[in-house]
Amino acid sequence: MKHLQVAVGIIRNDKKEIFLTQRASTSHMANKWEFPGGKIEAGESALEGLTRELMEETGIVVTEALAVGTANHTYQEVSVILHFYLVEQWGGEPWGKEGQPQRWVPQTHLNADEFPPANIEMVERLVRGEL
Ligand SMILES: Nc1nc2c([nH]c(=O)n2[C@@H]2O[C@H](COP(=O)(O)OP(=O)(O)OP(=O)(O)O)[C@@H](O)[C@H]2O)c(=O)[nH]1
Ligand SMILES: [Mg+2]
Repeated sequence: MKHLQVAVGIIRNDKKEIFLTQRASTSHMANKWEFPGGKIEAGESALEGLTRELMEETGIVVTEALAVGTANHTYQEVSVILHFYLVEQWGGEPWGKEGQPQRWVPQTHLNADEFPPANIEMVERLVRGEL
């Protein structure tokens, strides 16, 4: 069983919309919608991993990020610890830089069923307006 530490960015604009991307049809959790992010590499802090992944996947430069919690989940093939960051300050404009479909969704309209199971609790917190 592989254990992954994953940094994910909840990118939120001033209209309280959140930037989502869709996972590739060939990837783990294929076609699910996600918060952009990825595996934290050896020697990197979670925040450094977040900053690198958001540049790679969305083209933004993170200038401020607030740690808002973690989630542990064991899938059949891999176990993950997600490190969630709320990102409200950045440079540039996020886009699906790796060719992923993207959309902005009002925070209160997020649908937990569209996300990997590890995200359910965080999505519900966002929908309830706790963040
Ligand atoms: N990015 C991201 N990954 C998530 C989320 N929820 C969740 O369970 N994961 C899981 O976290 C794991 C690692 O994320 P990832 O696939 O984005 O990692 P990565 O960008 O480094 O992938 P790569 O190997 O293609 O470079 C995957 O098993 C993925 O299914 C989420 O909201 N965002
Ligand atoms: Mg990724």
